[in-house]
Amino acid sequence: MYMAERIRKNMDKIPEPTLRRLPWYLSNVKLMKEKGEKYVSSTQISKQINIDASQIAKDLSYVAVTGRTRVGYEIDRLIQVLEDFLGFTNLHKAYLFGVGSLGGALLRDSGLSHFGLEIVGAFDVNPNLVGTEINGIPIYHSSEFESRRQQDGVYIGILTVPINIAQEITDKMVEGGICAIWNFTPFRIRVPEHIVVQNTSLYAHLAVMFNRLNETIKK
Ligand SMILES: NC(=O)c1ccc[n+]([C@@H]2O[C@H](COP(=O)([O-])OP(=O)(O)OC[C@H]3O[C@@H](n4cnc5c(N)ncnc54)[C@H](O)[C@@H]3O)[C@@H](O)[C@H]2O)c1
Repeated sequence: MYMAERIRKNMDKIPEPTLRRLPWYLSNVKLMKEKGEKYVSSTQISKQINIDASQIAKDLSYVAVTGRTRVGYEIDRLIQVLEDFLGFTNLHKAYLFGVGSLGGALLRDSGLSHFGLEIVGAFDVNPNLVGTEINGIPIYHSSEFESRRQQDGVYIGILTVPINIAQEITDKMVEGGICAIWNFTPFRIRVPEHIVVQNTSLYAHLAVMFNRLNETIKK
């Protein structure tokens, strides 16, 4: 079986919690490399991020790397395999819809490209924004989306428009050929089955933090 085929096969089965933990391992392993380490064990990673070592070994077995007894994983190889597997080594082009306070902040975030996401264009209707650029990313009028998408070959859309037009813009994206939507609006957008949707909320994490904080203060 070819490598790509094997990875795709594993990818079908890989549990979502594992996928969410892998970038975390990657960041920590990179940190250890910076400190001059050549090898890292699941026990060492476990100490850094407080996840069970056996869980880490299990998660890493999905990316087809196995550690050697006692020495652990070779750091350079682990980083390379994780980056390839997570798709962080090739940049995935994306468009952003709605250059407001959140959309603008995402355009300014240069960290996204380290995780394989390259925003190549943004769309808005505000005449003060259309025709300008942020962080070198051009802002176009929303009506230009369909014609631009074909020539740019973009399949990912980031949704940061006001909630009341979230579904309308989603429909427009899907009709125009977008296949994956990173939805920051609190609206549960409806899409055809083959479209990938990831809902992200900073506020959900805040609720967890406040709740845990209250428990700590009470003790
Ligand atoms: N997930 C999170 O953690 C999180 C955090 C902040 C905001 N949000 C959500 O993100 C969205 C944007 O919030 P904000 O504070 O940046 O709002 P905002 O009002 O600052 O920005 C919205 C932008 O959308 C633009 N817009 C309006 N109609 C449009 C159209 N047809 N096509 C393209 N762009 C259009 C507006 O001109 C504006 O620039 C909201 O739905 C908000 O609830 C989510």
